[in-house]
Amino acid sequence: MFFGILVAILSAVLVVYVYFKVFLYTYWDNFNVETIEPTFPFGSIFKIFTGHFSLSGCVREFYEKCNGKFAGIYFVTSPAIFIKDPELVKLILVKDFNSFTDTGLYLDEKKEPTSGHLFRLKGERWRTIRNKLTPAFTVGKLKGMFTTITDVADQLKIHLSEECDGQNIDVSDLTTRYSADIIASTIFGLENNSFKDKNNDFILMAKDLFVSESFLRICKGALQVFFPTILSYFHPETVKNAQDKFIYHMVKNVIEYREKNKVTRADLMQLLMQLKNKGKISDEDKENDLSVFDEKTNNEVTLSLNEIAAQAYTFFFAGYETTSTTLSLLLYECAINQHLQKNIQKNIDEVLDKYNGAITYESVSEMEYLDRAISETLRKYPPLSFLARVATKDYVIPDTKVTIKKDMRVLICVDGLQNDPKYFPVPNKFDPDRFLPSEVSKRPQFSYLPFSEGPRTCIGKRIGKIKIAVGMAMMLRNFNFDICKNTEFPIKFNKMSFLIQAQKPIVLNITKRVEEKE
Ligand code: HEM
Repeated sequence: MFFGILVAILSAVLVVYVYFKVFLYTYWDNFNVETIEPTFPFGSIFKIFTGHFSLSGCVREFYEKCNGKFAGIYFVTSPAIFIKDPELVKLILVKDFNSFTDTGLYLDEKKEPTSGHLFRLKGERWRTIRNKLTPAFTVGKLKGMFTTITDVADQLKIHLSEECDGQNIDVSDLTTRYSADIIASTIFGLENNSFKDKNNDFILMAKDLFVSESFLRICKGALQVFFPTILSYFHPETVKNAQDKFIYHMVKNVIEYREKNKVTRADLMQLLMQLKNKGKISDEDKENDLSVFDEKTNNEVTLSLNEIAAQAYTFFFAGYETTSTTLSLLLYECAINQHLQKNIQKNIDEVLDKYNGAITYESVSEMEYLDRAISETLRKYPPLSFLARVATKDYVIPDTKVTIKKDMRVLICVDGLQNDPKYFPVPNKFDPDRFLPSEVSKRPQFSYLPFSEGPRTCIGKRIGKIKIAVGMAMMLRNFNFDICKNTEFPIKFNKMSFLIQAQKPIVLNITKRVEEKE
């Protein structure tokens, strides 16, 4: 009996195996396209399910294995395409963007209201919301929020002076607190000080969102990219999570409080409130007009509370870990290479001496070497290591007979391109001078994509870079960072993480600079 069942199961598996091999995993062979060998039954993303890698690791493997300009892959059974060549990347992200407008991530605004944010929105709806949000990220608006950022940097400086001088400190924790406080302040208008109040609700929620990369979360992340429709069948409560609810209620409370008490503040929430009440963000020439309490003045479509919460959620999600990781990795590079640290400090000192020590939008914008060091950190360690698109119509790859069919997924490996010796010789070497204009012009533009490119490029690029630059200027102006017995060298990364993440805390020794500058 038992033997009979076993034979029946094995036969069924064999039939399915043959079916996969002969009928499903031959799609790309039919078009003579190089293929990343699929493994039964999960195709080219097998290693996610065996717990070897997150999706980021799989995409990096596609980059290493792909010999030509692109390669066919299989998401379990669905054919998809991996793009390696920077010229083809340019077509997909920019020139032929109209055929690849969507990211193809899970989206169900009814069941999960916070899923209706820019990252996931599709087609016309994405375009409308993107157009409405873009004025919130201009230089003018950023300048208006600048002191909100420097206030947090001041708190960081006080914390380092009072509690960290001469100590071995977990800088990953330090930079996540800095990043979370800026987000709390610039997006939600909350004046947290998580250097002092170490366990405030906001920092606990933020850490929980990123720290615990459980196997289930990795699978959910993979489903969001590969099989978003499967997620739609779950009951809403299984999809919604505690962070969504936390953010929704925070947004609701802040808006209600401000509207009731007629409070205005120079932050993104105030601009989002303009979208809720007026349907648009006030013009650049009325820069200081953050009020939202006058009536709707035109026929602009306003955003609902759910829509506002969704955007606030993604600003938080997209800006928190990306900036804090970049900061901690740049501090790490400074600690292992004191020459680099001295060069950045020289640049910061020279500029700040001209501005009487004041960290302003203008002074930070003049720190060119620091800017190059930040660009190099984003090259060596891109926080988002791959980009995803879905074809919105059939698209023939130029000069080939290969069609990317409507609804087919497209992947681009940022990490692979930026660490390819063809474009960045000796990629492991940290060298800010790769970003001197003369060097930049030597390589293809689309080999460097930390913020992506084209209409869907990162909307928060400016604010992200400024947060990092202000934090670095404040820290390196006043402190030295050095390796200590607890520094892991060479650094190892968490293979199960979706975003780049060091496996262990980055611990560095922090000392006040002897010739401290005010
Ligand atoms: C070092 C910091 C950051 C990095 C490296 C980064 C990187 C990226 C990348 C690679 C994308 C994907 C674009 C694509 O699919 O083509 C993206 C999109 C996005 N980022 Fe950022 N980001 C950073 C900071 C921020 C900040 C601070 C915010 C908000 C305040 C933000 C908001 C967004 C949003 C809303 C999108 C979706 C844009 C769209 O689809 O229209 N990011 N970011």
